[in-house]
Amino acid sequence: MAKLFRAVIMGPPGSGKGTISERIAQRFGLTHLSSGDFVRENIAANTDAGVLAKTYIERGLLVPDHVMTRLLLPRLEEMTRHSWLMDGFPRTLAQAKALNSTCDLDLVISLNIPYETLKDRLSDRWIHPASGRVYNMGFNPPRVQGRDDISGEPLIHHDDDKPEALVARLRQYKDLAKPIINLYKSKGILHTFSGTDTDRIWPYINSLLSTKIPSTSQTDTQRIPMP
Ligand SMILES: Nc1nc2c(ncn2[C@H]2C[C@H](O)[C@@H](COP(=O)(O)OP(=O)(O)OP(=O)(O)O)O2)c(=O)[nH]1
Ligand SMILES: Nc1ncnc2c1ncn2[C@@H]1O[C@H](COP(=O)(O)OP(=O)(O)O)[C@@H](O)[C@H]1O
Repeated sequence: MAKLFRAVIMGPPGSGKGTISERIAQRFGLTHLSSGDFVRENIAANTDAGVLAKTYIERGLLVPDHVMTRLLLPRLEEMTRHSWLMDGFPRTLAQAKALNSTCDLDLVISLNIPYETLKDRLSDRWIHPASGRVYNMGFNPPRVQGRDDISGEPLIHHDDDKPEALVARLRQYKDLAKPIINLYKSKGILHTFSGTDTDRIWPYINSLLSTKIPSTSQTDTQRIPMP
């Protein structure tokens, strides 16, 4: 069996983690794991961790570390046969340390995007709450305005994405991410990408991953047969 590949993607709100993760998942056949999706699944299923998590999310707070680790780490331990890319976790140094003791990460992608760009993107972000599908009126608009492409259901705009809330979210991200980034830097697995456009960052991420992910994990269609 090909060696498994484990990666984390980090970045402030709106930096394009979800968008880039989907591209990576499609191109390299990794499973895209999103901590937000795990939390939402647990809330929907009314698990103990979900009930607890909900009380924090409703107040716009991060879910405490012990709840997040209890929710996520067993799921990661089950993924013994899959290569994965985690988006949204770890968010704190304690979470990073807990993740460390569960698995060896191969690579961490950190997105470094200017504040003005984040503000513009998020003020234009629309979400389909049931699936988590994300649209941006300029970048990837829905086919029908205000409606999800697949279900046709209405899209919503998060209060969290308004500029006043964004400043606080960015400050919190910076404070919490700094020690995590330093940890991954010291392990030699951190790769930082800076820029204002996902489409311009993507080729660099694509070529980095092409050198790191064993070719057997990639889909066969990418191998061009010799004439
Ligand atoms: N105009 C523009 N919009 C972009 C670009 N890349 C992504 N977007 C859009 C898609 C979304 O509406 C919004 C934020 O992207 P994502 O939801 O992928 O970001 P991320 O997952 O980091 O945000 P989150 O942590 O969930 O708040 O920006 C870009 O290069 N240009
Ligand atoms: N690693 C984490 N640590 C703490 N809370 C988390 C974590 N991941 C997700 N959450 C909680 O779930 C919510 C939704 O997560 P996510 O989809 O990443 O959304 P957002 O981009 O709005 O932060 C977060 O606002 C937070 O309350």
